[in-house]
Amino acid sequence: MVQLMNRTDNETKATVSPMEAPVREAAKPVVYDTKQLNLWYGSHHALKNIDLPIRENEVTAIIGPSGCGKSTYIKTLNRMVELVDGVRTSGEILYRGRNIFDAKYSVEELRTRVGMVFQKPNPFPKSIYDNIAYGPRIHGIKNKKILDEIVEQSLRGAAIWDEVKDRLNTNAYSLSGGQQQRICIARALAIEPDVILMDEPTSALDPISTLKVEELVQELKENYSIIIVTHNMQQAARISDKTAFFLNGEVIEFDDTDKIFQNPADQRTEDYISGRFG
Ligand SMILES: Nc1ncnc2c1ncn2[C@@H]1O[C@H](COP(=O)(O)OP(=O)(O)OP(=O)(O)O)[C@@H](O)[C@H]1O
Repeated sequence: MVQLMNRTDNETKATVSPMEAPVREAAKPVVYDTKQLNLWYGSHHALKNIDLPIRENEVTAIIGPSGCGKSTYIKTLNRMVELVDGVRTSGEILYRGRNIFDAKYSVEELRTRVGMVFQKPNPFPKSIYDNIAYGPRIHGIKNKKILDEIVEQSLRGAAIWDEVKDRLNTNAYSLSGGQQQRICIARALAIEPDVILMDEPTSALDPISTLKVEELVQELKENYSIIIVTHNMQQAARISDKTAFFLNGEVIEFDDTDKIFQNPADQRTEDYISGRFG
């Protein structure tokens, strides 16, 4: 990525006079820095030498054909992938400068900083209120007034408060799929995360619910860093700041989303985004 961007900078310098040079926004701080990450499921080499700096308050989209390692990558960021037997990794993932694979790094601590939203909405079979209060309660918050505030703030943050405020005690299963997914986003917000990982969060939703979640993602990046796996290239182009194109476990290209979709550097990226494979 850095190399790609530097090359673009150098080319810009060579061809554009200082008066015409575009004003570039200063790069935001890096939240997650992946360095030479490899991952094997048994003998299957699923992630290969991944280098990826993820920046604060940006939406980073991970795109690529089925089986290229997108889900594996985001499940590695919160160490969920370790739940699979026979997984082995090499390399580093620095979260806020600390290697998450260090023996001393607490997975529990990591997961309080990094929330996750899955492909299929997966609320607990509990009331809307209890879904949201679940995480804070686990972290020892018992005070009803504080829990009420967290529940309201989280539901507001996930743009669903107005739809559910009069039925907080009904079962979350009674909601539509799109509403359930926003409840799951609210549940992730309730633990006050720093980063939100989203694994195809709209693939099970209708177009209107998809639009709501996309708008929400745009709002959430003001306060959170978001990494989203998506099969939907229009979605990646609409909502992300950066895009990483994965193929066969490698990052083929990582750059500003506009650059990836308008002028990709690699022929394979161009072939994928123009629908020639995958
Ligand atoms: N639990 C597992 N055990 C063994 N191999 C796995 C496991 N999970 C994934 N893989 C393999 O690792 C590779 C990457 O899978 P992954 O699910 O990360 O891909 P993906 O890009 O997210 O795919 P999709 O878009 O279809 O969800 C695939 O070849 C897959 O078969």
